[in-house]
Amino acid sequence: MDNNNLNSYNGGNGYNNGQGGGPGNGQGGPGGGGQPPKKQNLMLLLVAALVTLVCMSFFMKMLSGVSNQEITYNEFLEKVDAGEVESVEITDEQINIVPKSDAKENPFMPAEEITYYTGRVEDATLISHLLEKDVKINGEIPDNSGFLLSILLTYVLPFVVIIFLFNFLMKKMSGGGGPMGVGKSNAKVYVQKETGVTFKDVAGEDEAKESLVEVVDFLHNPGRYSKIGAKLPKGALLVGPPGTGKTLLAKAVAGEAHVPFFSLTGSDFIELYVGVGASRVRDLFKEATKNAPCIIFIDEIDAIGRSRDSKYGGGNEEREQTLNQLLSEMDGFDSSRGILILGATNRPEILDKALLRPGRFDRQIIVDKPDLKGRVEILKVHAKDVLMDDTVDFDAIALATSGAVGSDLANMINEAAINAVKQGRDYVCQKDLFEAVEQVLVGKEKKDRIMSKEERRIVSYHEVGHALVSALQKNSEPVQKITIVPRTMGALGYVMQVPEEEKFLNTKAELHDMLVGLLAGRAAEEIVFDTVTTGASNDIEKATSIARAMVTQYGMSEKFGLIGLQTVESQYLDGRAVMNCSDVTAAEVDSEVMRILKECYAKALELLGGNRAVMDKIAEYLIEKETITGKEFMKIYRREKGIPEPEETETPEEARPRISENTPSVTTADIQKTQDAPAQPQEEIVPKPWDLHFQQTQNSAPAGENTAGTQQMPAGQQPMGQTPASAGEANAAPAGNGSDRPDGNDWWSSGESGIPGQDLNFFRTEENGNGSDSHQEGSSEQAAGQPENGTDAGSTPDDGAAGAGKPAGPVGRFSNTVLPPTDRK
Ligand SMILES: Nc1ncnc2c1ncn2[C@@H]1O[C@H](COP(=O)(O)OP(=O)(O)OP(=O)(O)O)[C@@H](O)[C@H]1O
Ligand SMILES: [Zn+2]
Repeated sequence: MDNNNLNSYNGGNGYNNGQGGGPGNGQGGPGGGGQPPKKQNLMLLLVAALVTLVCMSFFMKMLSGVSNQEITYNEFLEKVDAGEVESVEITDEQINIVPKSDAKENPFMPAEEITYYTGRVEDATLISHLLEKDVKINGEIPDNSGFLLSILLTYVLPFVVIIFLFNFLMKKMSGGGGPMGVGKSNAKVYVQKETGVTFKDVAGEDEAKESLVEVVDFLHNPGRYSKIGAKLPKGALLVGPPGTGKTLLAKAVAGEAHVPFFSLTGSDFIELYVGVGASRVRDLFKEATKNAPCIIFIDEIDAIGRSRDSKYGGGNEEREQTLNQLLSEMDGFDSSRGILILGATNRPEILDKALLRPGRFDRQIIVDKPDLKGRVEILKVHAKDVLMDDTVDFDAIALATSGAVGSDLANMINEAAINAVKQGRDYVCQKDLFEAVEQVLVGKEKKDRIMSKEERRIVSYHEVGHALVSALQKNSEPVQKITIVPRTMGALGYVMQVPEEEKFLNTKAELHDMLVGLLAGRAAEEIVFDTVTTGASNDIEKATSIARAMVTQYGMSEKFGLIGLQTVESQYLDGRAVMNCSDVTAAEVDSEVMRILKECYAKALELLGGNRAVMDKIAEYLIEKETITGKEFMKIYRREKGIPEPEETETPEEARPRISENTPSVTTADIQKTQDAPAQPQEEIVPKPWDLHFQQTQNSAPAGENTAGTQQMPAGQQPMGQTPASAGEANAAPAGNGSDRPDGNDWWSSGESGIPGQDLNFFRTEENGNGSDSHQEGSSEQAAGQPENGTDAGSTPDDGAAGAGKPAGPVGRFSNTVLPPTDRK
């Protein structure tokens, strides 16, 4: 997960990695050692051929059995004269001579039999001469069978062997059939008669499932649709961030429809040879037609479906051919036979437009990150086979993991189970789950790292700075945990904040407070130690990206107004944003971002400066305990500020229903709920919601969702733009808060908190105003926002409660929300 709400004291970049962390590139280029497998295979082939030839010639020699030496005609006559010749064979061209053998010398080791031959010359007296010397003479009887055999052995056999070997190797290389194995589809390998996965195995993602249910019906009764004249959809494209269950959904469709499932990845098509991909596509469709009705699933379809436009790295001939083939096959096949093509991708924006037009992938199904309710469901699905005790509360976990996708959650459950086993327990408890969440977010505890006393003090003040500022501001999320135990992922300490509710929108005031919170760590260092350290690098990075997004994407800067200066590319992957303005404007954006950051830092300094005593107390406590809960933190905070402890009056039931109520889509009803939610509880029983929340961790979350739904409107921007600055500032005043909020209630209704009231109104207006437009923004923000929120483990719900008591109510939210680039998947 990329998102977290943690304000981590970033030891990684700072203390430890500072040195020696050179760029460190250079080595390790791709393909350092070893040859590519295909080259190796060719080499192997050559060697095999050579060995065969050598063997053959040796074999031939063995066949002939004797060594044969050439001699001159004179030598031949001399041998005859000397009586050394046993017999001769006279052929057309030559005379073969067999000498008399003296085998008696060594009966056990017969000497090698040597024969001779010589050219035949015109010599009329030869025969009589030979007869005279008693040499046996043989004439030549042409032996065709031997000749044929020798031709076979010498020329044909090696070729047969070579061709056989070649074929065998090619088959190995491509893993398919076909004349040379090249071009045969690999799909067969992946075909599954029954996937065994059903929609029940896919949690959350209700909208995606809904669209796919129709598809299943097409597969079940293709006839019904074609009878009435309806054309069946040929394909659907599943689009979404990694790990949200696209593959799982495709399998579920096949499983529900009880049809064979051909699955392969885009890159399976691409081979070394041009044209192979195309022939594989052809083959795949042929195979699928035979097996219809069936589903063809092409995962990571961007590997072949990439736009032919060179902007996205088009221009690869093989890929283009493959794509063209796919396009024409999709045009060509008869959908009434019940073949459905499902594609999955994280990068729909780079796909070729031709692929997306109706008649090919006519439907795009968005499989987005799950919302709170979705996460709870996913956790339940994966917990089915895990033994859990009564303490387990999935709502709390889901609330703390906003931004997490299905695969993250599955992983967390598994980690928790492993944790439980490690500790010798038979059941997984809530603590295991929270630990797993933290493990995924910030790594494991690094107990063996020993920090000096001074460093611990610095880290401690840094983290308390974050937490305190969030408590002093109205728009921050409650602190759940503060720790100065280093983690393996580089943090020397962090503050965890769990939102009370899932957020899909952030107001300008919230972003402002978030920035102040992020910079408060550094501010605390400066105030207390009169110097600064490298530990704030991560905070600064996050703050900068939020501030930049405010200026360039959210239209939250008065200087620039509502102009979009950045566009987000690949929103489902890293959410990278690219500036699309002139250099001059970019420079101005930089200075505006700087101005915002400076202002927020000044605010942080002011807030902490006015609460030095509180900060000292909490930091001291933290140094002693190393990890403190939000509850403990708020207790000290209230004590020091003279704020009475809120009463604990909660009915978990109240909070819980909310969760189930949540609906993903934004409706007027939702909006109203949202409005109501904050208003009701807070005014009447202010502490309730928060406390509940904290105690149970779970409850409060649901409410949030509603709000979120409502919030989706980007509209927030408008009002924010006007009020934000002032609101934020107003909030900032710590002193005011303290006094004003003796009881948590006030802040909601009071002008101080002002924001709540404003927000509601503003949401309403917004929704009315531009529901549709906002949607997009909402979603993008959401993406960003979720991650951050996700951090908190929610172990100490009380803090949240404290939030209520506090001036600003919800405490800090440092990193959460809108972090544009990194947070989004
Ligand atoms: N909605 C979900 N419900 C239940 N489990 C899920 C869900 N989403 C993901 N998972 C879990 O995560 C695993 C990975 O999901 P899957 O392979 O379907 O992701 P994907 O969206 O195809 O990712 P990629 O884009 O990286 O291919 C699944 O095997 C499943 O265990
Ligand atoms: Zn920090």
